[in-house]
Amino acid sequence: MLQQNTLNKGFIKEIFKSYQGEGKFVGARQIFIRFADCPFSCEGCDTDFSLSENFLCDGVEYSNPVLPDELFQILRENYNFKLFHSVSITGGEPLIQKDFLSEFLPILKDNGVKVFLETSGYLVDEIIELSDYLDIISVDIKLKSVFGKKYPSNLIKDLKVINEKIYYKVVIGKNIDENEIKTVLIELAKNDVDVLYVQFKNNYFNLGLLDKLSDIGYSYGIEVFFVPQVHKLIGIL
Ligand SMILES: Nc1nc2[nH]cc(C(=O)O)c2c(=O)[nH]1
Ligand code: SF4
Ligand SMILES: [Mg+2]
Repeated sequence: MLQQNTLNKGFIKEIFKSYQGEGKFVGARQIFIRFADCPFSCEGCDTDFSLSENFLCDGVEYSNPVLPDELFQILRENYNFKLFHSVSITGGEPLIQKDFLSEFLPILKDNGVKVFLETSGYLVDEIIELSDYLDIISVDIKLKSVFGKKYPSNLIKDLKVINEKIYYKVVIGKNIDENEIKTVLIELAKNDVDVLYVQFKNNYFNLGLLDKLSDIGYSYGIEVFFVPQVHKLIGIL
């Protein structure tokens, strides 16, 4: 976990430019800031979010931790914001660095940069607290059968107030059970969410499973979009 006395400093894993490979905004050209660390230990996590002394921004080395202003300068030195759709805040779980983000995100907003957040969905209050500074929020609905730990029971209901900024994404695998996915779909429908993005874990694919999920989704009034992890399919960052 992060050290004490560094609340207003950010710990970064890497910064790079690429094209969004998941969910509703596939193909959007983004500057990705991968924040270090995550406390959730999901089963089969495929992301290296380990903390190190230095990090690379498109091949240029910088040292951790950084102040909000310093991180903005790093972005400015390396990128022309006008050439990108948005900045993607990802991790790890970036919301564990909420104090840093509450200073950093307003700087992006003041400079007219659109902000996209990728979050596990485990930290509901933090999403709401930062939502004024977020333009697009990709929220995972973690299934117990896939990640070993279920999404918070208040997630979908509490985020209803910011539904226009959010899209939900569920990662499925061969062990999902029908009731668990039905529960999610009912809760989405109850809270005025009418679209769900679906991807398989670790490039697994099963058309029968996807059809079944789509059948249930549409029967509850939810449009189900299957979007594989495009960046992994084509081998870009
Ligand atoms: N291209 C690309 N798209 C992504 N969408 C979510 C990513 C992530 O690791 O958070 C990711 C990523 O690492 N690369
Ligand atoms: S929340 Fe995301 S980054 Fe953290 S352990 Fe789970 S899958 Fe990995
Ligand atoms: Mg990832």
